[in-house]
Amino acid sequence: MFGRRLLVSELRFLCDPSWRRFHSSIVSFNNNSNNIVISQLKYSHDPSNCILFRPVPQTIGKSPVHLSKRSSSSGSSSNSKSKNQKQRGRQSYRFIDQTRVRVSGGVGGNGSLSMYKIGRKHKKRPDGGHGGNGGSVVILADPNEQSLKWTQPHVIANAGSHGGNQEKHGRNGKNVILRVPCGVVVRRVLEPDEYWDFEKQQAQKLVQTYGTTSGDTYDDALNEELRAWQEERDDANKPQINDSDRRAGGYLASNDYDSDDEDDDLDFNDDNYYFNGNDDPDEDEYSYEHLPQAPDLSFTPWGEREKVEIADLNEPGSFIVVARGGRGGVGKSIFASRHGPLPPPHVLSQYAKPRNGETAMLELELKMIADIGLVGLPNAGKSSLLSAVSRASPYIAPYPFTTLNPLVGYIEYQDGFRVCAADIPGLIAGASEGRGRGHQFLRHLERTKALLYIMDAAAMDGRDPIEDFQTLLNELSAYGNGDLLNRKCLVVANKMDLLLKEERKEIIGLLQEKAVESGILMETNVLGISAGATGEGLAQLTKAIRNAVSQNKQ
Ligand SMILES: Nc1nc2c(ncn2[C@@H]2O[C@H](COP(=O)(O)OP(=O)(O)OP(=O)(O)O)[C@@H](O)[C@H]2O)c(=O)[nH]1
Ligand SMILES: [Mg+2]
Repeated sequence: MFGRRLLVSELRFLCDPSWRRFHSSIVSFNNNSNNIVISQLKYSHDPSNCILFRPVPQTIGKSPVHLSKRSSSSGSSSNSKSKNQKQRGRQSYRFIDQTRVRVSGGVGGNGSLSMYKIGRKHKKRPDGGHGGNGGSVVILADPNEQSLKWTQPHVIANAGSHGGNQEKHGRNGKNVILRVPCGVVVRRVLEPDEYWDFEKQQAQKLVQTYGTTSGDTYDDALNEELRAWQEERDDANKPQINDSDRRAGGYLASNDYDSDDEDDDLDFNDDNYYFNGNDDPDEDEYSYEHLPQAPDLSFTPWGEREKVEIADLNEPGSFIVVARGGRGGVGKSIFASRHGPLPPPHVLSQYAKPRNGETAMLELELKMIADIGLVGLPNAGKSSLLSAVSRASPYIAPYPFTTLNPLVGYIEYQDGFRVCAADIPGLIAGASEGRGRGHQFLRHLERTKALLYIMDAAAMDGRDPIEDFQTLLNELSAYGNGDLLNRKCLVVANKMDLLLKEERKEIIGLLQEKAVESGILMETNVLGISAGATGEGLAQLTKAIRNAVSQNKQ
């Protein structure tokens, strides 16, 4: 197209109503013919009357049409780029559809061990508040998000604050909400010593199942200790509390076992008051042989670890709590209304300790949720089509692999009906085996309801459109279980404006034959369109897209 006289059809192409598409066309044009500066472009609905640009000999002040990085080399300043254009630039926009992140809930706050001294007597009343709970990490599906973008590899929620005296409870830590696009699959990567409990829907430590004392959870050990202490206490001379004492706060008038008081009834420094966890005489003889062998806890690379799918966030607003915050420590005031003595100091301090938040390693994969996916070889005109039928503004240029990341746009109908269309980067032969990042692109087609095969009928890159169609069918059938071929589809021949009437008929006929032969579920016959130039056939195509999608929506 460049370095020679422009054909009428190409000029029409320049006069496309979409301002953004102007941009790419003009940039290419400028590259090859520096002596022409396009200063004014007018759009005419009448294709025969659309050669309305004029060269300007001199430009003063701002250059007239300079829109992209490539045109800046021919004189434009980078300041003239709008923010929107910068975002569209391939360098600045990072699309991430697969990522790993470690998440941790916040640690709880300490429980307070404060004692309130009553008057001048040696009486005290526990008044320590509880520590606040740590914040949790939540993953939320947000339709406004496009990509999985993280600022940090380890996301940690806020810690809870500590409890204080006078029963002041600590504040809970703030939750961290990670916003992700709809259609994200969350997988939990298990540690080598973990397994997934499907009943409880949480990861469990393998060592717990071996019944070893080291495998007991913190809570179990603590409860055991407290239970032992309560038994001891019940056996000892239980302090008698009369009704008036109870009304006064229960513990208030009863004995105080603070270690400062020498005349306490119970002496917790006495060994009898400590729980001896190993008091079962038969324990040494107990055999662990019937239990499975302990797992190999040596380092396993992330990629080889077991992964469990824990959520599929495909609805806007759906969320999952991936790491719960740790519980805050228990303040001493909890014992204020209890009758009888306080638990021994070591039990109290254990209670006051907060728990750590959960930690999980996650793998997130974005599978776009679009109603229809545009599939084609590079330069077929997928982005041009998306930009012509929706408000999306993909990068369009006459070289292969212009689009490197999938992009969605909404086709809006007059009655408010919307179809979400995804522009998938160009596929090449061998894509189903991962060639040209084929796996990553085909993944985004998995959830589409219908497919739109688009071929470059004008063979601008020297490829045969029928062969292109065959390549697409081969790759889609070879991907996964071949399910992609079993959904509703449309077959479209693009760039019709560059063909003569007879050529158009011939190519559409051949594509139709191929489509029927392959047995794909076509919504209508093969359609000829001109997405990037005259816009012919687009009205018919959008109707067909609606039909194909709405049939699959029930
Ligand atoms: N003449 C003509 N050119 C078109 C038409 N549609 C697209 N083009 C041109 O074809 C070239 C490639 O268009 P794109 O929309 O970027 O193609 P693509 O399929 O998105 O390409 P990749 O992103 O590389 O896979 C651009 O230069 C477009 O201007 C059309 O209907 N007629
Ligand atoms: Mg493209």
